[in-house]
Amino acid sequence: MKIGIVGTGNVGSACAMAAAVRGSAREIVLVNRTRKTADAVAADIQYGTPLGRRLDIVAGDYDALKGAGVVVITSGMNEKAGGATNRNDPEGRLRLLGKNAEIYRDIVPRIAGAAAGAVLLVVTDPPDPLADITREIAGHSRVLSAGTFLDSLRFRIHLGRHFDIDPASVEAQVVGEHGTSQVFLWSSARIGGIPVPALCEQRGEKLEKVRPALEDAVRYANIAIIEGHDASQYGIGIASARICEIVLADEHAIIPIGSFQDSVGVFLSLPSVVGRIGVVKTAEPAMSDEEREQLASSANSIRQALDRIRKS
Ligand SMILES: NC(=O)c1ccc[n+]([C@@H]2O[C@H](COP(=O)([O-])OP(=O)(O)OC[C@H]3O[C@@H](n4cnc5c(N)ncnc54)[C@H](O)[C@@H]3O)[C@@H](O)[C@H]2O)c1
Repeated sequence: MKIGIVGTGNVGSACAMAAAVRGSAREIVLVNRTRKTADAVAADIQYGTPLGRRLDIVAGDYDALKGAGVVVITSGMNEKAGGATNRNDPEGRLRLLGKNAEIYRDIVPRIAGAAAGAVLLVVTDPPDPLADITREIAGHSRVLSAGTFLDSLRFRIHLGRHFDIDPASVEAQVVGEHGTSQVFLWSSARIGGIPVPALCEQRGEKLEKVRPALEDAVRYANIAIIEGHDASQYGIGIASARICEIVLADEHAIIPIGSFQDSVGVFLSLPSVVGRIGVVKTAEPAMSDEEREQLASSANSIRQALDRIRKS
C-alpha cells in the first residue's frame, strides 16, 4: 500500500501530512523538482510516525514511484502566484491552465512511466482540464481529478453551520468544475432525510435568500483562505488522503470526484463509485432543470479552456 506524492510545496506537504496522520498507507514516496525539499518534508513527518501506524515516508526520484497504487500530483503554480484570486474573474483557476499544462507535459510522462499501474490523482489547479491532459499523456483512464470533493465538503460545512448540525450528517454535493462554474445541488441536499429547501421553509427562511452568500463562501473559499494564509492546503490535503484510501482499499465508496465524461467530452465531477481502478461507475444525480443547465455550462467552460490552450 504505497502512495506517491509529486510536488512538495504547500499542498503536497499537506497531502503527505494528512496521509501520515490518517494512516492512509504503509509507504509514502515524495518526489519534488528540488530533491532537498522532498528530503526535508519526508524527514520532518517521519519523526512523528512512531506515534501512529507503521509508516515509511521517503523522498525519491520519479523511479521511486514504482509500485504505488495511487500518485497524487500537486506540482504547479498556485492561485496566489498565478493571479487567480479575484472573485470577479469568471475564469478563476482556469487562468492557471497554460502554465500548469506546460509543467504537466514535462512531468506526467515521467510519472506514468514509473508508476505504470497507479491511479493518477490530479490536484494541481485547474484539476479538470489538467486531468484531461494527464489522461492523454498517460494513455490510460486511471486518472482522477480531485474535482469537487473538497467543494462538497465545504458545502456540507457551511450548511451544517447554517442549521447548527454536524456536517458529517449533512448530505450535499457540488458537481461540475472545481472552479467558478461549479454547480450546487440544492434540490437533493438533505439533513436527516429532510430536503434543505424544506428545512429553510420550516425556519421561515427563503432558500433564495440563503443561497447566494452560502454559495459564495464555498465557491471562493480558496480565496478567503489565501487572503489570510497565502495558500489553501490543509483541506485538500485531508480530502486527497481520503481519496487515496478509497483507491488503495478498493472501497467502492461513492463521492463527488472528477473523471472523464464521455457525454460531454471533458473531465468534470459527478458522484462516482471509486476503487482501485479509479472511477468504477458514475451516477447521474437527480437534478432540477436549472442545475442541469448549469452543469452543461460548467462542461462548456472546461471545454473552452482546453480548446484555448490546444490552439495556442
Ligand atoms: N484541487 C484543489 O482543491 C487544490 C487546492 C489547493 C491548491 N491547489 C493547487 O495545487 C497546486 C500547488 O499549490 P501549492 O500551494 O502547493 O504551490 P507551491 O508553490 O507551494 O508548490 C508548487 C510545487 O510545484 C512544483 N513545481 C513548480 N514548478 C514546477 C516545474 N516547472 N516542474 C516541476 N515541479 C514544479 C514545486 O517544486 C512545488 O513542489 C496549485 O496549482 C494550487 O492552485 C489545488
